Amino acid sequence: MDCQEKLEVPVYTDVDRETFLRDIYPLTSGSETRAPGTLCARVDGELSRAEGGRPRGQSACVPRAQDGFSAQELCVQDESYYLRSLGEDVRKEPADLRKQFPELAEDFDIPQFFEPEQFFSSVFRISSPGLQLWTHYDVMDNLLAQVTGRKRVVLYSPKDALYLYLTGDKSEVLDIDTTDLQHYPEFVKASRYECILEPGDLLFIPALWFHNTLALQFGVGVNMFWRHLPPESYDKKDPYGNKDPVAASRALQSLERTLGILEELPPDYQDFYARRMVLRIQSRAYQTMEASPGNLDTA
Ligand SMILES: O=C(O)CCC(=O)C(=O)O
Ligand SMILES: [Fe+2]
Repeated sequence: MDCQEKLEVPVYTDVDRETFLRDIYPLTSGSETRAPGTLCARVDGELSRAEGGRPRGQSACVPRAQDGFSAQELCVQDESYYLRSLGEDVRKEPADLRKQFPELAEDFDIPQFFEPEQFFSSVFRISSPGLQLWTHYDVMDNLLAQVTGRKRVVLYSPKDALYLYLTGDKSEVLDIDTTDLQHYPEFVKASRYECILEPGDLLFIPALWFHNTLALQFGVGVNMFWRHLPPESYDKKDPYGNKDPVAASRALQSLERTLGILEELPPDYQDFYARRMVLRIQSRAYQTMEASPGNLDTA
C-alpha cells in the first residue's frame, strides 16, 4: 500500500546554486507551495575504474575488506554490502575522495556549486542492489552524485520533522513504502518527494532535508558536503557531517535539563507546564519560516 501521495521532483539543468536556492528550491513563495527541485547536471568523466580498481587506504566499511580480500571473495549471496568511505583517522577526519582514492578523484569533476573553503567532505559510496539507507538528515548542504547504477531517493522537508518519528537525526519509520500506520499514524502527513537518480545525475540535498535512498541496482556514487553556515557554527568533532550545529546541540541539551526540572512537580503540573512550553516553542518553530519564506537557512 502506498500510503502517501508521491510528488515528482522536477529536474533543472544549468542553474547555479544561488539561483537554485533562491528561486527554485524554496518551499513556498507567496501562497504557492512548490515541490523542491532536483538540480541535475551530468558528471564529467566516469568513475569507470571504481568497479575494477582497488581502493587505497582503509576506508571499507565491511571489516573483512580490510583483510585484503577481493570483492568476489567477500560477497556472500543474499548479503547486502555498503561502502561509505571514511577519513584516515575515522574519528576525527572527514572522508576526502582526493586523499583516500586519488586515482578515482582524477576522473571526478563537478560543477562549482560552492567556494573551495566551504568544502567539508567527499564520500565514496558503493551499494548492493536493494540496499536502503534509513531516512535521516545531515547538517550540511550536499550534492549526491550517482556514477553508476540507478538509485531511488525519497525526500521529506525539514518542516515535516514532526511526522517522521525522529530519534536524533534518524526516522524510526524504516518501511516508508508500506508503513504501519497504526503504529505511525502521523507519517501520512509527511509530503514525500521522490526521484530516481540515473548514472551521471547530481542531486542537491539541502541541509536538514530528510532523505532515504534505495539502490535499485549495484551502484557507485560520491557525495560532497559543504558548510554554508559560518565555520564556527559546526561541531569541530564531526567526521560525518551529521552532528547538529553547536547552538542546536546546546539548545537540545538544555531542553533535556528543563524536562528533568519539570519532574520535580506532580504529574498534572508536569503536564500543564509541558503544554505551556509546547506553546512557547511552537510559536518559535513556525515563526522563522513564515518570516522568511523560502529561506532554507532559517528553516
Ligand atoms: O546514497 C546513499 O547511499 C546515501 C546518501 C546520503 O545519505 C548522503 O549523501 O548524505
Ligand atoms: Fe545523508
